[in-house]
This record gives sequence, structure tokens and C-alpha cells, in this order.
Amino acid sequence: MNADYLELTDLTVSFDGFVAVDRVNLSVLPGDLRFLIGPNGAGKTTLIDAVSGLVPATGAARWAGVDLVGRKVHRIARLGVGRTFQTATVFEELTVTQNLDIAAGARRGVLTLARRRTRVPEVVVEAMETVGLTERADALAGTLSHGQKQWLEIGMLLVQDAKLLMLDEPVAGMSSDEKDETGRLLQRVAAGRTVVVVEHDMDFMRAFATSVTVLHAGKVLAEGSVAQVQADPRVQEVYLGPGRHSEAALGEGV
Ligand SMILES: Nc1ncnc2c1ncn2[C@@H]1O[C@H](COP(=O)(O)OP(=O)(O)OP(=O)(O)O)[C@@H](O)[C@H]1O
Repeated sequence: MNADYLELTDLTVSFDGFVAVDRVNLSVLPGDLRFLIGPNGAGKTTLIDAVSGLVPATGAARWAGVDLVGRKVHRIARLGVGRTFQTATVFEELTVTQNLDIAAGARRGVLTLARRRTRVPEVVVEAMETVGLTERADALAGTLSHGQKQWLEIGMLLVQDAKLLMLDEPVAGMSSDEKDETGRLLQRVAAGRTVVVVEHDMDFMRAFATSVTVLHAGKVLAEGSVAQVQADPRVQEVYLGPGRHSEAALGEGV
């Protein structure tokens, strides 16, 4: 079995008796660009919170052979698990390079950081190229567009050597050009890594997902290729059933 493999077994998260994630079984292989979709409140964010150690869970979340359930957030991060949030958390008053350098430093440790360095570390240069921010290297993060801030945040995970990246609604609020750019960026990132994207944007999902898991009321409702989940009547019911909004529709023909 490949070492960098995410496998959730009966993963469950309860908040005071309310089950937000309900015995989820899920496997994601390296190289996959897995989209996690589902209506509001389906448990998508809670699921990635549980894998990153932000909320307590039961069951198992095995990553690279290690069960993450019950481990502390920083230990999980050190195992190569990174995630972004719906709102980018970059240091606005620092440059793109400085943001990446600090993130890389978090990985390097105090001793290495204390050494005087005049050169930008190679890992920072590479991450900047991967996320397409080389030309903005010296720009203050606060002056970046919304999309560029999300890319910087992904770059910060790359310099920390994250091998499992979980991204929470990365294209929310982006222009259509930025969305396309983000899709291509995620394809580059997913080569050799495992990427899970929580997303409501169905056009974006259709354009870039290699596989899709649909969550509903905390449970896995369907899983497969984009075409498979789009054709699934249960998925259509969840997205287009009574009381659902048409903008949440999965796509033409449903
Ligand atoms: N800390 C918490 N305490 C209590 N209930 C919570 C907590 N966090 C989430 N929930 C509940 O768990 C359910 C799942 O929420 P979650 O945010 O994971 O859904 P989601 O699929 O990400 O939704 P959205 O697409 O709207 O972001 C919701 O009913 C939510 O109200």
C-alpha cells in the first residue's frame, strides 16, 4: 500500500449529541484531486477539522499508516497534513517571500532560523513558482488579490512539506480567471500529493475534480467520478429536492 494514503474508517464527530460526521469511510490516494461536496451543514468542514485535529473524533483517520484521531494539531501538521480555511490567514503586513519564509521556518526549527541567512531558501523559491506568485515576491501580502492570498496560503503549506492538503472552499469569492488559475495550480499540487477540496462551486468541481465524494447529513451519500455522482438520483435529490436552491444544482441534466 502506498504510504501517503488517507483512509477514514467510521470517522464520527459529535457536538453535544448532534452527529455532524457520521461513520464516514473514505479513501484518497496520492495524485487524486478529490472534491468533497454536499449541501450546507453536510459536515464537510467538520470532516477536515477532524482530520487536522481541530475537533475530537472517534473512528480512525489513517494517514501514511498513522492514525491521526486523538493526536494534537501540531503533531498532525508535522506528519505532513496541511489545511486552509475559508478565510486566508496570511500575514498581510509582510511580503509574499516573508510569509513563505516564516512558514518554512516553522518547519526548520529554531536553530536553523537563528542562523543568519541572506538567500531566499530554495523551498520558498519553488513554492512561489508553483503557486504562481514569483512576480509578486516582494509585494505585501495585504496588497494581493483575494485569489492570490489563497495561493500564498497553499504555498505556505507546500514549504511546510505538506503531503496531504485539505482546502476549504478555495475559490469562494474568486474571479473566473482566478478560479481557472487555481484549478491548474491544484492540478500541479496534486501531482505527488493527496488533495481534498471542500467546495460549493459546481462548475469548478466539474472542471477539475478527478473524483468526488458527496456528503449529506454527515454521511457519505455517493462517491465516484464527476459523471457518476452527477448521474446519481440520490445526489440529484439532495441538490434539487424540495426546498433546495437551484444555484446549488450539480449541473445540466440534473
Ligand atoms: N463547533 C460546533 N458546535 C456545534 N455544532 C457544530 C459545530 N461545528 C459545526 N457544527 C454543526 O455541524 C454541522 C456540519 O457543519 P459543517 O460546517 O461541517 O458543514 P459543511 O458541510 O461544511 O457546511 P457549509 O457548506 O455550510 O460550510 C452543521 O449542522 C453545523 O451547525
